[in-house]
Amino acid sequence: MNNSILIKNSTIVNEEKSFVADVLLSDGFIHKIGNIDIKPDYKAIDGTGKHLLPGIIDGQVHFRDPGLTHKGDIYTESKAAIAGGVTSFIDMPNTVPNILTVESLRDKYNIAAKKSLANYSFFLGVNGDNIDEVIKMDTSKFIGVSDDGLYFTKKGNLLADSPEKMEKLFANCNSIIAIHSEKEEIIEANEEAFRKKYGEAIPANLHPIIRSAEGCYEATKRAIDLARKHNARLHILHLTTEAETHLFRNDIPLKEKKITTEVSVHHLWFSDKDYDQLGMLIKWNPAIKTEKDKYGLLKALLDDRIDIITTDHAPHTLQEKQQPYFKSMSGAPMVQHTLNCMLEFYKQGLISLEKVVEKMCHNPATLYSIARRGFIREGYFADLTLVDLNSTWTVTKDNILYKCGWSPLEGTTFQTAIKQTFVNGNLVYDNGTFNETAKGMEITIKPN
Ligand SMILES: O=C1C[C@@H](C(=O)O)NC(=O)N1
Repeated sequence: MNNSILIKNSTIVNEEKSFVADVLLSDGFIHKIGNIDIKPDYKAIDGTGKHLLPGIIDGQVHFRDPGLTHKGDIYTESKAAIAGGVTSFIDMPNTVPNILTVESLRDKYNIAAKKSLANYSFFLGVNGDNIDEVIKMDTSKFIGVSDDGLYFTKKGNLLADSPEKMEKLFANCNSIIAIHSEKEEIIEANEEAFRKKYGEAIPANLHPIIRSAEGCYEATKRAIDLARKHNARLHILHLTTEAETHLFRNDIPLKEKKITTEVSVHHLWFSDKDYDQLGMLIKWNPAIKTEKDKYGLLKALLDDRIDIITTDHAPHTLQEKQQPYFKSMSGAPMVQHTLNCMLEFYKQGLISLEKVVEKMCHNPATLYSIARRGFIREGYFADLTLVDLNSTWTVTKDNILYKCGWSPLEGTTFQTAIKQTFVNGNLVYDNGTFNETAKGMEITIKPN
């Protein structure tokens, strides 16, 4: 058998269990899990003392390709993803051009086929201008439609500015509708009030007061009410408040949920206490909120009101970030460090390894109906990451792989390290070095 890699003796974390076994990867797939003898034509990797997880499926990234490639591009950011154990990503439509048509979506797939080291899929963008076209399409073959980062009027998001159009979308769309949920009217009123007081020099720690918890709650409640009314398939992106978590159910299996949600790791990692030190570097939309929100989100993740963890990787240059409040761009790069953050929570006793794998690997595959990925199962694609839970890793300028060259986590020492990442059976990341010969694949969706 050619192209075979045998990972010996690692602890496999998969489907609520952790157990020591060997895994044989052949021709892109997981061929066998069990007690497997080394053969001369296998490349053997000693996994003793390490943990083998399914590759992370990141349901929300902004890799900036095409059109914003001074911030990041599909090659640089997919490489950073793989060093962080992420083997598949779903990218948002707020590139230039915005991805609002099937043609632009196809162009993006073509770019990824040439440049991506990880597996990929893309949301079709939906804004106030293309709802009529979107509802005529057979979007059941798309991973989903999303308004994230798109602006339908000069200011304001689709949800806030056009409830009628939103209703039309919910009544007619046959795919997952992934919504950025903040109520723009509330934000604008807050912005005006604070502008009067501070001019342009609004301190970063007022960001969660401006993009308030109330603005999030009202928008999320409105979206859920609309989805219930029309039996639509709604996914609320990057939840940030404890109050919103109570709007979601945990009494039915994920497969049966019509309304799902996620948390992005920065909303679990940072809180409003961090604005004093990090300022605009942690300015995100929706905003990092209070300690109470942070722990409320963790609790909801553990009790299954929150279904998946995403990175919302949103790189901007340092120069674009270090501006006065209104000019400073929202978002920051996270994809290389998200698994480390979650493993750190595990080391602190806040979450089990099995739960990390459920929320970062199994559930994204289930939620987006991704075929043969997200689990360590024979016959599935060999997307895997081998981590060392007894090693340290410090985020430094030298080891940050983002094109923008910075991270809000710079200087952080994690008590775990990501050692190797396999994509479609290829060892692509190996202790700091890359094998770039094989490209990632388009993620396929399971037929209904
Ligand atoms: O929804 C978004 C978009 C993202 C970006 O920079 O594209 N940045 C954010 O902070 N939130």
